Amino acid sequence: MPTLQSDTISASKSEAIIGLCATSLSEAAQKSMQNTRADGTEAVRYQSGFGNDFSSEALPGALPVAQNSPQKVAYGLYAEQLSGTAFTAPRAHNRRSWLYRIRPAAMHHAFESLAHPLLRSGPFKQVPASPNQLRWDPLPLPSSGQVADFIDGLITFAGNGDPALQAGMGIHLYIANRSMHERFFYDADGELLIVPQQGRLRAHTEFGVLDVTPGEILVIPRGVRFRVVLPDGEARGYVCENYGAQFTLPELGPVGANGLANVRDFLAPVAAYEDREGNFQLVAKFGGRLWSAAIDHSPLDVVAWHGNYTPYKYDLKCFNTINTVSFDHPDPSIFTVLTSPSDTPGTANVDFVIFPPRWMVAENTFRPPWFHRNVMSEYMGLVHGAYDAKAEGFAPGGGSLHNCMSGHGPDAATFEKASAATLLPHRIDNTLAFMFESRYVIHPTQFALDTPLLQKNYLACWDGLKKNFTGQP
Ligand SMILES: O=C(O)Cc1cc(O)ccc1O
Ligand SMILES: [Fe+2]
Repeated sequence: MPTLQSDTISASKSEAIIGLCATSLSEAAQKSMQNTRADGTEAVRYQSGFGNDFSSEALPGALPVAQNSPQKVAYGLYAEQLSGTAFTAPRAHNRRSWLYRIRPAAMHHAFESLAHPLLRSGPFKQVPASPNQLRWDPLPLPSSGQVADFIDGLITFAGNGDPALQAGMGIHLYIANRSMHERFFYDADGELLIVPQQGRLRAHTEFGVLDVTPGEILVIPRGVRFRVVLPDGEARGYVCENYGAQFTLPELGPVGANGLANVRDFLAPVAAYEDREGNFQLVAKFGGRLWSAAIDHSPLDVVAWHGNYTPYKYDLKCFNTINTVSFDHPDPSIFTVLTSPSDTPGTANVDFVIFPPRWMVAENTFRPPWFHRNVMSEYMGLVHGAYDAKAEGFAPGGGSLHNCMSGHGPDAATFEKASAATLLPHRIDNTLAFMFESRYVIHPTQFALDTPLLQKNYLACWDGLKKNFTGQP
């Protein structure tokens, strides 16, 4: 008999109160938390773990016992498998879930092409990839008069690879001011790693509901249907549309059995279904473009499910940051939260890396990120605060791109300051930057190169670096 929701926890109230990740609370503290938030709304419950074989039912007895596909499913539900990996993928990588739903996913009208000029997809051939270091100011939120939901509000800045080959990624930003009530979306081209920067998101998915706040991330697997509600009325953030292998946790090697993003801090939803009928729209991203189909019911009608292919969220405050306690600035791979591996071991299709608050204690060391060139290509974003390599110009909601082998590093002001600093233990606080780092060259889109948000003078941030060479040791 599968365990039903016995491991659910209520995770939303404590975060704000104690400034720690909610899942690090003791069991007693979790139990004492009420299920109601200050604003009176019901707190969303979750199941904890990464890639577990979860199970959940919104109605008692909806989940078949000891089999997947009984002749008749309880409550008159339909059984449907959702495969996230090939049937034959090795056990350790195999991901699939069984959904018990009011109507099968096949029930909708025919898809027709849906225009979305700013949403681009691989292969990215609009403009040549550039070796120039690029940086963008944040997208302004939609002005009054403009209305955009999470899908309308997606704007592609860059990407690589090709969804048809299941390699590479699209890098999008979103600006939205309208909740999706009658519109549903799924992405057949990739998994969506959503990094909210401003405004909360409430994702209603086939698997249940997830609330996400800036500082947390949300991952929606390829194919999972969902809609996004905006509790704050507007929202902005970043999306990595991962065309490649699903994100997984990086190996820990000599770090040991614990550390970085710990398994138990990932939260999957519990089953919650919508039994709604109306003139709705199902939008799909498939083959690099959007498609739209009329649907007369909510496709979020899954009453029970089990499996290891689920949406999840993760509070980046839970990240157990590991760094030097002696000297030198380690490679930023120590900050990898999730990795989408490619077929070459250790060489990611895309890594999701964060630069969280942390203590800096390195002795006799230039502490900020060093100057460097990298065979991997780096897109960076900033959720809040300031990034320790850039004194100015890299704003929350903005982005930067340093492509394969393009030189970059601390700006002149940062270099001067860090070279002269007294090396006392120092906490880098109130900051959260991140990087999508990929083995494939990242192509900006035409929009990204034409927008006035592109900083014309980014290169000047290194102009002030003096020639200090004296010829003397
Ligand atoms: O700012 C960057 O470019 C990202 C980065 C951070 C770091 O600590 C070391 C290397 C690196 O690429
Ligand atoms: Fe870098």
